[in-house]
Amino acid sequence: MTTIALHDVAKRYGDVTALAGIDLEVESGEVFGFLGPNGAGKSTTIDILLRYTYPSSGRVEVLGHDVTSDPVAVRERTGILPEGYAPFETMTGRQHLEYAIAANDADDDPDVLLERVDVAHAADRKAIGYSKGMTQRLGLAMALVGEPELLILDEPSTGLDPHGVRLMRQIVREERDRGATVFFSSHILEQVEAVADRVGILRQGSLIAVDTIDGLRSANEGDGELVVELETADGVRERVAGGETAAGSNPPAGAQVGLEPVVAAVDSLAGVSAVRRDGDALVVACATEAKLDVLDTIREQGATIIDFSTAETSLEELFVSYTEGGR
Ligand SMILES: Nc1ncnc2c1ncn2[C@@H]1O[C@H](COP(=O)(O)OP(=O)(O)OP(=O)(O)O)[C@@H](O)[C@H]1O
Repeated sequence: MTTIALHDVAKRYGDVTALAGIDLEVESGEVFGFLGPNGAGKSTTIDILLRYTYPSSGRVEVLGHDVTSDPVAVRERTGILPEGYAPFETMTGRQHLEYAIAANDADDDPDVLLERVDVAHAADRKAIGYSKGMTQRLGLAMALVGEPELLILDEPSTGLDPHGVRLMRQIVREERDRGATVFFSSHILEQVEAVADRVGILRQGSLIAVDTIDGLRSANEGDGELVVELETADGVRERVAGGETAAGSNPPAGAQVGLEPVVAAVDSLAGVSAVRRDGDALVVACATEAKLDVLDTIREQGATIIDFSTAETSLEELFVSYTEGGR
């Protein structure tokens, strides 16, 4: 059964296209990680799923309801941890849960929920005085009230310490095990990998990949990381300015050429998906068969290679390779 279905959903704010028309289906009982860099459109999508905002075009169904015409039916069955959850000024942690339990007509025990997110020790304190991580835990407890069929968590790990991050993951798994669907956004692939059955990667308002993490990795198969340590950029500049470049182009003496031409030349090679500078090293994401070409090109550009090493694509690199060059 499908819990979330987006059909060609677009959202524009004036000149800004926050979502460019996305299609997505999330199945019941799935943990779905929604990934993307800052400004990619994650919160906008979540706001549309809950009809906090209208899509400019497209159709959105959640738990079998058309969100535009029937938002209340969706919200009643959905636990929500909004981005930047903020508690009420006057209420204690326990009172927040009592309020949410009454509003949802649920029969949860507030103390059990506070215990579950490890904030029971502060149950009688005003929640406005909670730390960032405690507030986030309280927000999660509020989302869990009434055993919702769907949990929508916007950047749930924000402000959490490593124990909190682990607890969040554990709770997501427990919720999935009792049959809930979990849809959560993040820009940290490592956090998503540990719990998500599938991930969707959003970039500049477009969904550019939907797959398991293993699937994403094999789609990038062959792409590893080549780290090439070079003599300093100044060293390159001096040699190139002195006409020692082996590239055949003879820049005039005194030309200010740094590593940029080297980066550009490597970036234009077949099999290279990304190049970035890390101090005086170039970090090149490329297919195995392109590695020799990369080293040759760097030399041809007049740079001196001090050392190089290769590594498998890290999760961070995987994320960057999907999302580089834009929001
Ligand atoms: N109310 C608004 N008015 C104008 N532009 C908006 C509004 N809300 C979002 N946007 C724009 O839409 C784009 C997507 O924003 P959104 O908040 O959905 O990104 P995000 O992926 O959640 O980012 P982050 O990881 O930083 O939270 C951005 O360019 C943002 O500036």
